Amino acid sequence: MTEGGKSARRAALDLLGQVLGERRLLGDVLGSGALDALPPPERARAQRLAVETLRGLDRADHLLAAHLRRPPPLRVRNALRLGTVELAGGAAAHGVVNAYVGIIGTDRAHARLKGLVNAVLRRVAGTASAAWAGLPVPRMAGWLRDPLVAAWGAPAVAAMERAHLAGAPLDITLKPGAASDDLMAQGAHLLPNGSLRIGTAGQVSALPGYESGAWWVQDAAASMPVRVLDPRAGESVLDLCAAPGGKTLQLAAAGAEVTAVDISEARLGRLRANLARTGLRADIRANDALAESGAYDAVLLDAPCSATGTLRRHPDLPHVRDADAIAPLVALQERLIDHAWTLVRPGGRLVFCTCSLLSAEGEAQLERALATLPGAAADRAALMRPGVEPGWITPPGGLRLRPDYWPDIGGMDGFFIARLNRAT
Ligand SMILES: C[S@@+](CC[C@H](N)C(=O)[O-])C[C@H]1O[C@@H](n2cnc3c(N)ncnc32)[C@H](O)[C@@H]1O
Repeated sequence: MTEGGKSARRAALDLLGQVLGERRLLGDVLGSGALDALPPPERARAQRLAVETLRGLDRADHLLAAHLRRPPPLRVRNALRLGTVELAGGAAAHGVVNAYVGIIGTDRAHARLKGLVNAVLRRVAGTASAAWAGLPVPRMAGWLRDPLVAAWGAPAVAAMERAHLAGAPLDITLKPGAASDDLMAQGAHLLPNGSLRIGTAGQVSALPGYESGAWWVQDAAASMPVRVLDPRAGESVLDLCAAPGGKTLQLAAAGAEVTAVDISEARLGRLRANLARTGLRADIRANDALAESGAYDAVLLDAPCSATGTLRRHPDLPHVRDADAIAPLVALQERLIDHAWTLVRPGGRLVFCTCSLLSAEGEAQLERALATLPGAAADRAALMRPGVEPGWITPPGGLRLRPDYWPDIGGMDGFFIARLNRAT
């Protein structure tokens, strides 16, 4: 094992401690620079190890339970979980065992437990990869599962859980006119909605076209709100809740005059970096969307939400968030939708979206908006974009996307999208 491999594993262990011990979102931990000291390939490896372990946590705990009389301290338990997931994925046993024994052995608070790590991982090594596939698919937490079963039924929710376990490929939105040959040569393929998909994870910034800004990372489902908004060159478009900016880039690439607003200056830094890399432009404002004024041809509101549609790529979420977070988010979304509507000029349009699986943050918001916003009409035709199945469009005129859709080509994130046209 290389020194680099050791540092990636140690960093992955630290990440798990932050998520499972401190209840911090992985994105926040990474955003605060937790891996900045590592070279990019090790950073990517540490992140991948942590994400795969969180995704397989129930299964790892199931395998480990047979070898543990009582749960060890969290850091040791997390080292065992990481080791188990690596072993289940086919990593060489001696390398995995030595690495985690070494990490715990040099950890002053837990060094006395290195023998336990050695013994347990050696036993797990004999069975992990054969047993893994036969273990049950992890279920979502009850607070999330129950409303989803009520909305779509148990078989659909089981299919979503299979999609969560499978994880997410890397999706890319290509800048109009940019060549994709180099990406195709690396195994990318075109999705029905126009996004590109690459199956293999790795260091994103090492892929061809990244440096020159030919594309940006964006799940296929996350690219759909702007496709539904259908921006035209020269139109004024207000992008509310814009950072880190995947949708801003799409709007700007279409030639719209984009004003991008977000309340978080830190997240806007990422939006600025994305614009600079891709050579696109937008006016950026750090502001509360509720304090915005003006009249725009189109408004995009990608509202803060539970992000439960992104569990494939963010398996840390259920360990950090719970049902208590939902009601305040729903209330904020209502205020944001109502205010966004005042910023649409007569004859203009609002696209509202959330990356949530919960109908309280999607279907119910559309029903409320149609009942309360003056002059609002749902535009069903605008939802029928390439790649969209007619059955995904809800009776009042919203687009429901789910992780179990496109099952044969790697799924998509969960999203709810609605377009409201304003009477002239
Ligand atoms: C779902 S993310 C947006 C993702 C973004 N549209 C994209 O495509 O990359 C939600 C964003 O809303 C921002 N936000 C939350 N409350 C806000 C508010 N009151 N006004 C403006 N932005 C807000 C958060 O900082 C966060 O960046």
